[in-house]
Amino acid sequence: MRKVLEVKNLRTHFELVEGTIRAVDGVSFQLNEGEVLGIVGESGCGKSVTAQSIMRILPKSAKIVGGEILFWNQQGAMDLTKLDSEGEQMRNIRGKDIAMIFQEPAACFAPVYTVGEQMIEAILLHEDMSKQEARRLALKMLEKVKIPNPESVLDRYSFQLSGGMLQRCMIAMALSLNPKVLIADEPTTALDVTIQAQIIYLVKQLQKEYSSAIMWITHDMGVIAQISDRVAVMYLGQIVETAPVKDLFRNPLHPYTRALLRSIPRLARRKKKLEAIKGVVPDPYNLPIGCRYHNRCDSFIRGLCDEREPTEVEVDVAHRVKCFLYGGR
Ligand SMILES: Nc1ncnc2c1ncn2[C@@H]1O[C@H](COP(=O)(O)OP(=O)(O)OP(=O)(O)O)[C@@H](O)[C@H]1O
Repeated sequence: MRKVLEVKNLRTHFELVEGTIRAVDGVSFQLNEGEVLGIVGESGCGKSVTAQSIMRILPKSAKIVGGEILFWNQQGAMDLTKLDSEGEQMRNIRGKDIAMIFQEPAACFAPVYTVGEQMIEAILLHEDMSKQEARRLALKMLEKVKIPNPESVLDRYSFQLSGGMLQRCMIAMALSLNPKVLIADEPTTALDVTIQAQIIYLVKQLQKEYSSAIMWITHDMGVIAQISDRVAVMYLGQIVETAPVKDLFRNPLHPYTRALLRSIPRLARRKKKLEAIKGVVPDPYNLPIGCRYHNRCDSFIRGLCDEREPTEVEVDVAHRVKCFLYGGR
């Protein structure tokens, strides 16, 4: 499989008056053409900041302080961290080559223009076509995401549509330029379970047709099971385990991954109690020394996990974990 995106040792920090938050702190992963990589972890572990770093849409207080984000297009590989976030090259990539969908479609659609006007504008920003052609493309995309009466939806405002419908419009807009990479940041979290399942099914269908690579961010292991080919588990700014989805569910290795799995109702075995992950996520200004998970870990080894940081080890084909239990020295 050909790589389309590779993040190498990425570090994105917030410099605030209260101190430094190492939101993303040495993250590495790759995304191959046509695959869905699920990124999972509790709130605050750095999933969104990773996505914002790739799109180069970070808040002003955040800085990429290290690492590379390699993106492959017709011209070969380029390191996105080296581009000016507001420069022409990055503006061409954003939206066209790498598109993003969010939890809140309101972040995508302004209430003062119709959905159609905004879809057409986004298309015309990147494609050399007439307004009529752009409208036809927008209409075709709304049909693809199974919007009933797409013609009339084009002329409506975002606040006149339900959350699920608007989410479909955002997916249509993101896919209209056939991006190589689609980053989905919790796009189904605000929806009820039935609509969530429909959206996941829809994205999977469209992904087959468009063969975009997808990076799907969520805190929900149930969603991960439905959508991903491969999974990266994040904890406090780092990836602690990566594996093909089946391996991760059959044989979770990192104590944090195991705890995440024990906390989902659908996958918990019958008669076994659901568990909350013990302890609290540490203060982001004062990250623990050693393994970042040690203060919550049920396999904690005193004198090791609280003193040194484990390295990542490959335990099985494409199954990597950052934990001393598997020899990560
Ligand atoms: N604009 C910001 N200013 C200061 N700190 C921020 C900002 N955005 C994120 N952070 C911090 O960066 C860290 C990573 O946050 P991030 O939003 O990436 O987590 P997440 O895993 O996406 O969580 P969630 O699922 O809640 O969105 C957290 O400690 C968070 O408090």
